[in-house]
Amino acid sequence: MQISFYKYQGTGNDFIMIDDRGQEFDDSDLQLVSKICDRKFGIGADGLILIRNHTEFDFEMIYFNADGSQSMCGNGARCAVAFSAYLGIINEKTNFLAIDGAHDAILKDGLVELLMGNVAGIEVKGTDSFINTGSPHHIRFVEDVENYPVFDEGKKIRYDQMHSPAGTNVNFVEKLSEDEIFVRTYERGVEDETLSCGTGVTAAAIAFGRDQSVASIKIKTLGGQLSVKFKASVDGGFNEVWLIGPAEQVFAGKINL
Ligand SMILES: N[C@@H](CCC[C@H](N)C(=O)O)C(=O)O
Repeated sequence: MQISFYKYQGTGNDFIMIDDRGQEFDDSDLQLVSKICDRKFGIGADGLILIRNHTEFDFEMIYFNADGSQSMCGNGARCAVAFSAYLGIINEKTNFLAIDGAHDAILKDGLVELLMGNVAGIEVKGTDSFINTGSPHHIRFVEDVENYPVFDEGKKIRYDQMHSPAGTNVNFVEKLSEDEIFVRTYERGVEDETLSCGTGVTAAAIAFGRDQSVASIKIKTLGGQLSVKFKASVDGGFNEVWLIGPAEQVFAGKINL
């Protein structure tokens, strides 16, 4: 049996997208997910996304990391919005369901603007911080992030006992100016550095702009430019958190099942 797939990338975070409104893909077959995402034995991607029908939402996004584990994916969600528009499921605006709940999104000026979930607060861990933006993120500010050993240091923190048993994604952040940061991320579930991580840059932007009541932060990643806007709430949390950036279809093909 063959099924169609599309490949999308959002600032270099790449995803295999499957229109699964017919629910033909066996979402319990995690070995299949990781085989399809394998860069040598499969198509190769940081994650796989199924687009399914939902009675109360425009669509549901089912996201898997490359190893078959599940969490919220910000760049993947932006790509899922672009793919759903390509499929004709939505136009410029949408309200869809992901693992962490409902999300609004807008397609504007060639970019996807994604409303993230509200963020409860920041947990301070020594000089680092920890923020959950739908997925867990450890944030460390460093100098010269371009030359930082992201894989080795990221892996250590990802498996550190303080984040056990779930583990965490790890973001290394350099301040470039008053409103711009450069972020590199070690991703749980990919078990490597990715070129960009949407929930990660969102967490990094919040850690960076935490003292502002309304913030608009530009983010440089190895895969391109993103921006994050948010408002601080009186209870120490953050709301109206928007992740904004490009999402592009790069490939289409068939998978042999
Ligand atoms: N690349 C993603 C994050 C995907 C989930 C993460 N790897 C986890 O397991 O927590 C993004 O763009 O947010």
